[in-house]
Amino acid sequence: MSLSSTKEDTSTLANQLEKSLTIKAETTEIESNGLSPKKSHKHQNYLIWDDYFMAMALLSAKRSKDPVTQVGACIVDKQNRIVAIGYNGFPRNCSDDVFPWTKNSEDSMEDKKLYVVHAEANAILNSNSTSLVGTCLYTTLFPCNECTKLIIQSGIQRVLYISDKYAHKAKYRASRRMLDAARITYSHYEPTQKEIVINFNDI
Ligand SMILES: O=c1ccn([C@H]2C[C@H](O)[C@@H](COP(=O)(O)O)O2)c(=O)[nH]1
Ligand SMILES: [Zn+2]
Repeated sequence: MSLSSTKEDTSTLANQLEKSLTIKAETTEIESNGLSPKKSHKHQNYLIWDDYFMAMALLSAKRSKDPVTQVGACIVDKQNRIVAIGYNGFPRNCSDDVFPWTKNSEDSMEDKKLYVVHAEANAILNSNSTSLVGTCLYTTLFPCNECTKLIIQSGIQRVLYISDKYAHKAKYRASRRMLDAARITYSHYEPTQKEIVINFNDI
């Protein structure tokens, strides 16, 4: 390089240097991961579909005001489109300040189970008449017998769940019995990562 090079020469040199650095960076990536340079540029820490949909169910559950069990459900079609989402809560216009979230109350009219709409039922109702035939349901809690009836009747084909804490109860055993008879597959979901942090400042 000559010290007396013109402005034009310098910019050409800078361009060449930049080009060679880019090539070097790409070569390093090829060597380290074996992918073609173009592919290697994608974000390495993205959510896989199943984690994404179950995370949506979990996020939806956070809307629930049930003090014992917050449940979320997310229904997804064959093209990986979310067609419905829901959580357990009271029906529209039945205020959380009026209706009880209590359980096993001495006053039988003050038990939440008389009033709460289950997450899966809410998701199915929220699907806005879209066909659910062949869809997959991601739910944070294994569905009860009443939700299972709706799942079967709406044509949902597959159920993935996280918790099965009530498996021993008759309602839930009835669910399995119906799901088996209707040949709807169900399995416990093991996420590929332990946690997903959502930071509202992360943009
Ligand atoms: O299929 C189901 C089963 C239950 N839920 C909801 C209903 C209640 O709000 C809670 C369960 O309360 P517990 O105090 O743990 O019995 O879960 C649902 O959304 N879907
Ligand atoms: Zn239910």
